[in-house]
Amino acid sequence: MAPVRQRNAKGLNSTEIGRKIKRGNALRQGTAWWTSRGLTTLLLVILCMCGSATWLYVTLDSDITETLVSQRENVSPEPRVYFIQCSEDYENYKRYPGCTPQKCGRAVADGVVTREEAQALKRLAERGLQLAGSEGGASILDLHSGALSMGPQFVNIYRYFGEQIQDVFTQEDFQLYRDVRKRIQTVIAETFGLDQTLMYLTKPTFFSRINSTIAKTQHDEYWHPHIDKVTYGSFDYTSLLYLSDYGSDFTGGRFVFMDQNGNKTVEPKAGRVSYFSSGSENLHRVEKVTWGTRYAITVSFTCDPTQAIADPALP
Ligand SMILES: O=C(O)CCC(=O)C(=O)O
Ligand SMILES: [Fe+2]
Repeated sequence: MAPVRQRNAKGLNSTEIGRKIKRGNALRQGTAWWTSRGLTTLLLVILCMCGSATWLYVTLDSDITETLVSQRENVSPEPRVYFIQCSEDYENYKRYPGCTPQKCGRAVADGVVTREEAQALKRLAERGLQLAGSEGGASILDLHSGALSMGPQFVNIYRYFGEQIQDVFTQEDFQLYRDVRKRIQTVIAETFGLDQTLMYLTKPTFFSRINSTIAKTQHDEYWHPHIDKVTYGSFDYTSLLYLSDYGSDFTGGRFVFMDQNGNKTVEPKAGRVSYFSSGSENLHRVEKVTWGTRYAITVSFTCDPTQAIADPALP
């Protein structure tokens, strides 16, 4: 007699049920495999797209970026000068013959300030900035007004630290700042054919310390393109004295002139003075610092005697 197979409610016997279970498992495994393969492919596509975008950005950016002066070069004894047409910005201001830019451009000089002087000024900046400093990567110390970054805002070092500031800065520090400022003023006057007695130091004039810490406030966002005459008003000539070396003290942090036909960079170097007319013919920015610490001083000049400030001095 043939064995009687047990049948369930739907009328399926155990062999059929087994086959169904196997088919179900196979189907589920197939779906999981497709899902994970689909995800991997999607991830690969996204990665490729990001990679291509980065490659395109870097290639295009380096294609349109020219190094005006590299860190390795030594531009001495004469400055390297690039004249360009002046913008119309100066027409909106009173003209001061012998000073208001008629020749515009940018220049770099390595023979105006020695590396030793730059190192001494860097130590001054370090001492001052270690009293406080921003938490977000960009700190300034303005010896004229006394402004020093402290967390998200600024304090006046002369008021905040009182007499104690004499333990931080010496008369020699301020003398060095004055000497260097005068030499920078002379080279700017020679380059642009000005009467240096008609140029005046103006504010703000400050030490800057930049590292790669993420910005916490707007004051830390030093990298935005800008025009000094628009940002600061009184500036007619801007100079930057670099106190540390691009490539060994820090990476990133090059100075970039943003011309219509491409970017032109100046690589900072201790003792290097980079100077330019402050109007929109010299739109510029600073690249983000990616590693290390970058020190510089912004020393700015005006032609307007009402905007003149005295050299910084100990109280
Ligand atoms: O530090 C620099 O290289 C540039 C700073 C600057 O653009 C400025 O102070 O206006
Ligand atoms: Fe600037």
